[in-house]
Amino acid sequence: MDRVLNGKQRTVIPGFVQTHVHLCQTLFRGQADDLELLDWLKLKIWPLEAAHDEESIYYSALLGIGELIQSGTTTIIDMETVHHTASAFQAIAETGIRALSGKVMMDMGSEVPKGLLETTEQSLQESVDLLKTWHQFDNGRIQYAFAPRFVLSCSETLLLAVRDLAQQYDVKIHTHAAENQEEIRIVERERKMRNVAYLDHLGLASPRLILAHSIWLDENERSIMQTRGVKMTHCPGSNLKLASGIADVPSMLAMNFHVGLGADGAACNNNLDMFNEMRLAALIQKPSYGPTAMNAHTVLRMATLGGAEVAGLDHLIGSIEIGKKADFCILNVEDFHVYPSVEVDPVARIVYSATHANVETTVIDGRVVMENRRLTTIDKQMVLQEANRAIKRLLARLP
Ligand SMILES: Nc1nc2[nH]cnc2c(=O)[nH]1
Repeated sequence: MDRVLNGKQRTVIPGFVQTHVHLCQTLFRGQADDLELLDWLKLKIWPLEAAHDEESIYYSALLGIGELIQSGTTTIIDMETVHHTASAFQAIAETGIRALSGKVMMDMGSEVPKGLLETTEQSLQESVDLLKTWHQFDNGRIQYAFAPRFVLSCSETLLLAVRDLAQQYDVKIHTHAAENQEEIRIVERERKMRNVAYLDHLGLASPRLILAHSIWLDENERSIMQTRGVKMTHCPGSNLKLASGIADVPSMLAMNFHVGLGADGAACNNNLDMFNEMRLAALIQKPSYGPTAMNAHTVLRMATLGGAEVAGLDHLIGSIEIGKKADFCILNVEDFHVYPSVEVDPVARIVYSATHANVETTVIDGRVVMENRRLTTIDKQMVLQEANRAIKRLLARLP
């Protein structure tokens, strides 16, 4: 049945598309602050991921999706951990969020805890099993994406198989690359090539490849990404918090890259709020490129249609148009922090002044998932309570 939502004195925008999120890490919010990437992974994130169980993954996902819907995100490209990914898909299915997701793949790494290390065969088999169950679920709202974690945790055999399987099933490959200087030094030492050059050497660089972070690229790697049509996800909040660096997004946009925005995980951000990411994406480039670089219109496009292009869904989402899916948010911008409203660019108002608190109603695939700030598919009090119980259990399991 058709529904009419009242948009009087409201601003309607396309739902945000976050192109890099880890729902499995939402429970780790506040457990891994003030570390650089490799220490953050080895000391905190991998042991916590190894401690996860089916139920904790489910509540981690619900906690993350609740925050995402409340702050206007309607689509995510998500990377789970090694085990229990079906629980995350279950949460995605129940809550109504649009998602490309996949289990993380890790078949090597001397410092990876035993519970996370898998054989190449297990990693591929489990990924394909999940793909067969979840890809195109609910009329395509859910899609599978292969998720080799990063070169340091993936054998060449695994990466080559992922290349072929992604082609066979026509799905995306979502991975981290060139995020941290120590990471790229180790990749170069072990694989004799720079990070993105190596992925290209293996034949992975293509329009189906989505690279999160891509901070430390040389000219050759940028040119590889441009000529192969590789997609990029900018994660300004995470890149600053992990002290990874600042991606040269203005140059990438000038080279016509498809660039999306993502909060990454709550363990390194520590929020999943696209308003934070938009504001940071704009502000961090200005000291180097001047005040007009990354203006509000460029950033809002990146947060919506740009993300849809990265996900390969720009024919369906990312803008409000006849023929596209009903994925949008209604913003109430009648508040102190966004006033006055006279002769103010409405886009600048959203990017520079608005916050998650301005999102009043969120609709995904025509389904109202939040109305007047009330979530319709998630029991908030129950999820908050279960999230605390779950992280307590995981912390008690740490070595
Ligand atoms: N930000 C981030 N970078 C990574 N590189 C490898 N794994 C991860 C992860 O979980 N988060």
